[in-house]
Amino acid sequence: MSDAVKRELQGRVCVMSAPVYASDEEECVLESTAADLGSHTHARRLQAPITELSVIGPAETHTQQVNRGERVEEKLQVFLRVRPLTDAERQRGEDQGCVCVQSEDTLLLKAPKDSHSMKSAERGVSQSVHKFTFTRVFGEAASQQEVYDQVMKEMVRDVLHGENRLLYTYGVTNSGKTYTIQGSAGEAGLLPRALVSVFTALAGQLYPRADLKPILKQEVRQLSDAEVRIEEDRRHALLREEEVCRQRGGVNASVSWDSGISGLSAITRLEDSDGVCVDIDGVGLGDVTVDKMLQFGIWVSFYEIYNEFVYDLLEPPMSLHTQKRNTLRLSDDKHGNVYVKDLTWVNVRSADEAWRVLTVGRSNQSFASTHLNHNSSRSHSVFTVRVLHIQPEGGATHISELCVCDLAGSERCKDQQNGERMKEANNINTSLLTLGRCISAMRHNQTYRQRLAQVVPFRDSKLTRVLQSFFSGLGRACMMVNINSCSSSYDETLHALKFSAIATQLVHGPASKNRVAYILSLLRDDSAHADHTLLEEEEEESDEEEDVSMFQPEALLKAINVLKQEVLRQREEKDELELKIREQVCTEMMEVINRMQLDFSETMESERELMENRCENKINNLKSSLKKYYSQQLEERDEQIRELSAALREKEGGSEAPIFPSLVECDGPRRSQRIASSHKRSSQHEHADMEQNKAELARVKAELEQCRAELDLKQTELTLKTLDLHTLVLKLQSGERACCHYTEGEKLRTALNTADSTLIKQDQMLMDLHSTLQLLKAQLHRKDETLADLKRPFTPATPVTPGTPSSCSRRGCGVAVAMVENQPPGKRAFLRLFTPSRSSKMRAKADTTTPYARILRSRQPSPPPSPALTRRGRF
Ligand SMILES: Nc1ncnc2c1ncn2[C@@H]1O[C@H](COP(=O)(O)OP(=O)(O)OP(=O)(O)O)[C@@H](O)[C@H]1O
Repeated sequence: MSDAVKRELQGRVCVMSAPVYASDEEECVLESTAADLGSHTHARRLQAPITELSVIGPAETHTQQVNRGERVEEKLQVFLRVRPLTDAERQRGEDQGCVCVQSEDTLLLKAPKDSHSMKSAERGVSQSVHKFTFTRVFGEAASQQEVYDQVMKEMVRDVLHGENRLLYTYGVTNSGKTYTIQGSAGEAGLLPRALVSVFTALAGQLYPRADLKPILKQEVRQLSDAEVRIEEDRRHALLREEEVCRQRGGVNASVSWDSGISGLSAITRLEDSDGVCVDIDGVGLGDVTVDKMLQFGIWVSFYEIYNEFVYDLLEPPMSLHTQKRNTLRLSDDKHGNVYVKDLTWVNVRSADEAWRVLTVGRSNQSFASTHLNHNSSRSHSVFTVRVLHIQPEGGATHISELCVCDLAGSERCKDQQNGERMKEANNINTSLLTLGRCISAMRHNQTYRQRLAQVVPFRDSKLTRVLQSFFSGLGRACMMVNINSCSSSYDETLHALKFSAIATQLVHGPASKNRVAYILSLLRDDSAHADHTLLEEEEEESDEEEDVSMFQPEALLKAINVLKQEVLRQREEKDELELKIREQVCTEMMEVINRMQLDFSETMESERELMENRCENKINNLKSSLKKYYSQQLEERDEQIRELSAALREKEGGSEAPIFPSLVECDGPRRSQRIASSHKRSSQHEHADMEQNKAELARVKAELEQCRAELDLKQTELTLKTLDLHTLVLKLQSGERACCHYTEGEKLRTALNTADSTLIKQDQMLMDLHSTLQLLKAQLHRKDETLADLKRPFTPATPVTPGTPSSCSRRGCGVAVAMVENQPPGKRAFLRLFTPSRSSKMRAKADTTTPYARILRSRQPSPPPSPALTRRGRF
């Protein structure tokens, strides 16, 4: 570990014992893996704070063999190789020390400052430093030979012992995958070295004829002479093609080695200007021993998976103009193993021939220049070496296989400007993602054996289908992860490493029958019961292809029933799984919601406290500023008062005594205090007054209550007395009526009425007479005037003296009055009729004086009416 890294780790890194994955939305593979780790990991991830370092690697590091009961399982080997930076990359400033090989099996990744990971780390959602553990880490200085020794040698040995092995490279584009597999002008890669190793180990034991050919996945077919000739022709054609291409300079033949086997040329013809040879001692397999009784036939094939289509790289294009190629189909053999149908297999007799065949295939492979790699593989290429272990004298032949798969590099689609490149990148990423899902599901099934097994989605992509058998127990896989230390591709590199870290946790399980194989075996068993001989024929015929029409209808029906039951069982399993998932999701959601609720209430509480503190601070500030303001105001006022007092004193002629001593005195109490004390005094007075008024009010209220009680008493008495009076009046009236009834009152009343009517008549007559008299008086007056006019010329005018009758302006009237006064008494009674006032007065006097009149008057409630009305009302 470098000092800088050590310091960093000591300062701020917390290493966790279990793999913990950063939550990164882009990293789908990782997310699915993290979910697969189970609830305990998930819960821990939720609770534990995110540290700045994640440790990702096999749970049991340094242990390649895992004991599970009696069974010993071997872990998947995952190697890592770091490509050195080129000069151009260094000049671009790509070297920021983000990749650091810590030890033989440990690598440290530190996020460069402009990377997405660093931004995520700064946001606190992921780590900035990641530690990965692999089976072996090869640094920049590691040579091809070193890598071969560690990775490939063992595999070649196993293949020669009859086992199946797969080596596949994985990494971002331009990370050195192809370089590792095939090598360059300077150094041969793993594949040519392996080829040399194989042929070196099998020297002298090669099967000389090509009449035994591998077919399907694990079958061998005896070829006829004609077919052998065809195979030979094909081999020669390919070698010729390579020759032609090499001469044209079109073949990417950049490797040369000294095969040194089977007495062939010391230096192969696939040489370039460097002419580097493969050291035979270096590729030698040491003490590997193969059965000396056996002979070995070597067949190779080369195909690519491009945009989810399988193309045979050893087949010439159908048309030279369009370069259109046939697409191949994938098929299952009777054991359910996937193979590429109609794939070209070429029998090779030396490593040189194998390499030349591979070189021809490379010329057909899809390469393109991308912005990262001028010669980037746009497809997954699979080169397979099949070794036929041929028993002498026609014994059963066994097949082993070495499969080397150079996967296309993962890359960002958005980096591709060209539409075709983008489509390729998309397909590459999709198939790599499916590979990741398969590995993830396998690891889940291996980790949680008691639980329901997950379906491994091998069938979701062509790549995973062809690799399926190596993960299903038919062979063993080994992974080579390639990375570069460019800071610009850090995020993609991190993603690739996280994906491969999942693979490190896989173990190789025993061979397991897959579903198709199971169904086929059912059919075969059933057919065997039905017609054993027919089956044998069918088996022979089914070498090329499984045809359902070959089976008995009863067997097919049985298989359908089995399949139905299988579907039902799986449906039940899925329902169960769904239920569990739902429950789990609900529980987790509830946990999250509860946590959110808690967080929210905590936040609210803290917010409340914060707000309270703020408000209190504000109030205090306001108080102090107000206090300050008012004290300042008071001081200013006091100052003004002092100034005014001084000015007044000066104006009054400098009198000794101050006018407002209390105000002027500086040592005396402040004006505000005085005002406050005077206010206090006045308020005391007011208070006392108020108390007094209250007492007075209470007293008045009491008196009022007493008066009210007395009044009520008096009112009661008055009511009683009124009632008594009323009773008395009633009694009096009844008494009066009784009195009138038993005396002569009735008669008197009648007489009185008669008299009254007479009187009314007489009054009427008097009125008539009175008007007649007035007329007569007027006539008399006129006659008097006429007479006076007649007399006036004969009598001189005499002055009128007051008091004399002659002095009266109305002389006629005076004469009349005198005449009336001078008349005799008998005539005066008649004249009295014209003066009713005196007679009515007298009558009224007479009325009031009699007892009867008094009784009548007491019965009248209203004041006395006019004489005429009075008389009428009485009756
Ligand atoms: N270990 C190494 N030492 C020296 N040069 C290397 C090494 N690994 C890779 N290179 C060089 O880096 C360049 C890219 O390598 P290569 O083509 O193998 O990448 P790749 O991962 O196959 O890319 P792609 O996925 O795009 O095909 C090549 O020029 C190769 O020679």
